[in-house]
Amino acid sequence: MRRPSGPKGLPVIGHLLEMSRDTLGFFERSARDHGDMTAISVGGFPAVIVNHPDLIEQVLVKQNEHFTKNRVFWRQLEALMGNGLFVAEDAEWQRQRKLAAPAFATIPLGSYGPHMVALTERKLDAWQDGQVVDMHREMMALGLQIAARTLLDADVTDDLEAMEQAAYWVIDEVAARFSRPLVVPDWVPLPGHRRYLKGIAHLERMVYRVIADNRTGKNASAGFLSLLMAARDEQGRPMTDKALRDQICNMLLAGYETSALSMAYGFHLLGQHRDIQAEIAAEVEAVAPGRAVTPDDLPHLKHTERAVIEMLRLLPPGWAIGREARRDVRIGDYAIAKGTTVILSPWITQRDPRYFEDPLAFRPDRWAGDFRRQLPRFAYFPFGGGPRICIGNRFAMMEAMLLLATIARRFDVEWLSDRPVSFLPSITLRPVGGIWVRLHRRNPSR
Ligand code: HEM
Repeated sequence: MRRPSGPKGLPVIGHLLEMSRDTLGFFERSARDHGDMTAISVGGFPAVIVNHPDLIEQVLVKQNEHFTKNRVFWRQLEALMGNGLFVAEDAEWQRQRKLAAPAFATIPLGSYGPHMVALTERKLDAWQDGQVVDMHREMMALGLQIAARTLLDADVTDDLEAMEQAAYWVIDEVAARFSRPLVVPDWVPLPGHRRYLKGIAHLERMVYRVIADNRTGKNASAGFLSLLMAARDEQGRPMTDKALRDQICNMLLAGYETSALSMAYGFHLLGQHRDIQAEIAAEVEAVAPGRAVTPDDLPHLKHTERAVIEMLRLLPPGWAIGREARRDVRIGDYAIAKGTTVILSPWITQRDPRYFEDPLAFRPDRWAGDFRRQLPRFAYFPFGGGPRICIGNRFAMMEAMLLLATIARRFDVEWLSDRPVSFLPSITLRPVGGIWVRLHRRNPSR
């Protein structure tokens, strides 16, 4: 057995400074110079970056019981996440996963599709030919409406600005805590903390209102929340209001920004490959001539699907997944000490030339035939893997395909190359300064 090697760091702070200056570059150099496992130190905490599909599989699947989510980081988000599915561990996590799983089964999933398409069509009705927009902002607003409609069965159109504001406050503070080397308790009156708590209070009020409306029958809703309210655990107990609130907040944090980012990045890439957009538009027109796309059409939208898969390869919103070793453990030939933070990065592995020819090129067609089946399982893992694989992965794929198909058939999106995009790797991979595109109406008849 050997200990992983790594770049030389500074005393005490280790690689913190280098990492915070250029996180993605630091990860890329680590993989290039130290191979499949790199030892680093983040502010005195030992960590390893794992960069081989077989070793990633060891962490996420084969030896997953020896790892937890990173405790120091997630404990900081208790006011937001409570003890919901994303952060729960062990038996409590298992109980919650079982309760939530039916809401992501085929039939409920299909019922969310028409909402996704209708809300997208409504957004497109407001877009003008030749208009320049920030696709990141547009997709965040649309994503929030979709999340509210599918999770809560609530129309937030009238409250959209306040909801958006609340969600931005929350997400910004989560991102700030991700990059902050120190844990600062919520009660410290920093401006970001005040906004974060205010944002949570706003979201919480809405969730509790919808729960109360459901309970009193005043406004019985469909959607994810009502399925959770109907669910019973093995002792026949329903979820408490607090547990329901935690679950919705977990789904919102885990699902809304990641989905919106995948679309925004999709149009950043497709906006540079308008021939591929045209192919998608033609495919959609052939499969759903003159009518809205439905979830039943998705198996026939091969170009659309490959574009989404390739978008999530090159610009994965969940650019890194973190774990913490519960005990000393052996991963392949490497010894990992108890307490070590283990970082797995779809950004790095999904750009590895060992698995992807010309890895930096956006080439949806690489996924034709049985390319995916021949890949090692964890060469491509935008939704994680093993027992804690993203519970919303089918939901997210459906949303991305429906939105891409609906948008691409009505608009040809041109990315404005004079407004370059840079990426801020936080809890998600966020674009700095927006993703600016010009919209060209494609088919005046629709
Ligand atoms: C493109 C969109 C999405 C991406 C890239 C994404 C990515 C991920 C990743 C990488 C994980 C694993 C995290 C880990 O192992 O530490 C995860 C977990 C999770 N995701 Fe997603 N996700 C997306 C959309 C969604 C949606 C739409 C929902 C809900 C509606 C959702 C809910 C969750 C939940 C609850 C977990 C935790 C599951 C568990 O621990 O049992 N995600 N997601």
